[in-house]
Amino acid sequence: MSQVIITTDKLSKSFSTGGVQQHILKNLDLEILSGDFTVIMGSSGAGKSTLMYALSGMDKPTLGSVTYFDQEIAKLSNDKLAVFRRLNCGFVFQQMFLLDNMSILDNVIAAGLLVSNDRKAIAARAKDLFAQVGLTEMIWRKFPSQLSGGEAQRAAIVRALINQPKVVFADEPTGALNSAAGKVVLDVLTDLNSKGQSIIMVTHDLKSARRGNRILYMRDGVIHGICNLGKYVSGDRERHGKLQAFLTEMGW
Ligand SMILES: Nc1ncnc2c1ncn2[C@@H]1O[C@H](COP(=O)(O)OP(=O)(O)OP(=O)(O)O)[C@@H](O)[C@H]1O
Repeated sequence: MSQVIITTDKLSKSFSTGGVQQHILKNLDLEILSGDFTVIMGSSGAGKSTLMYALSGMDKPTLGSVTYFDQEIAKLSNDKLAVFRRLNCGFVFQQMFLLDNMSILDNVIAAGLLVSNDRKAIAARAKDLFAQVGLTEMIWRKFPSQLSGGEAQRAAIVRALINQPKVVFADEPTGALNSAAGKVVLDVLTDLNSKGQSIIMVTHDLKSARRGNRILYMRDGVIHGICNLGKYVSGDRERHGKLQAFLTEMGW
């Protein structure tokens, strides 16, 4: 049995805009398991990104709770929550947020130095991770503006991994990439997951979703359905059919 990393209990999130309350997440009960590649799908506006922000402690619930092991994160002060995020969560978003005035290596080291003072060990780990995602020294010596979209996204993955997070959160990580570059990024994420890294990814893309072993479908602020696909195997047509049938049933 896999260990539960994150539990939500009646997680609710509302926003007030111009005096009007919008209830985005509604009493959502969910468990995220260690080692899973969890994919969150659903129509636009269903609350996928809002759920990711709540799960990663980037935003606090309006009601209900998000618990990592036995730590309810909304109870942490903002400073402690920031430390918690650095230690436990890695982020790979569509806009990559690499700092323009630093080399790729220095970007990753800067993220590592938020958690440890051991620059030498951080640099060694960064180089190891660059090798794992297929970025050569010629690439990691460059500045962000000198990279292709796919290279920058792989650099962002390395940065997300530098502090050995329990969970990597990816929001449409291939959304801005062409299909070849997107495939490389998905291969990297799949490979990391096969080595035990827990991943939670939001996507609208079927090819991306296929990489997950557990697909959550959101509709109108709740988990409308869950599809267990098993671990990804390339070229598995049955898996493709199963996912498509599930999404059709969900009204995707
Ligand atoms: N900070 C905010 N303030 C007000 N409303 C917000 C805020 N963040 C999100 N919303 C609203 O919450 C709803 C859900 O947004 P969310 O980004 O979670 O949807 P999504 O499922 O990720 O959509 P998409 O697939 O289009 O990215 C939207 O109606 C959005 O306008």
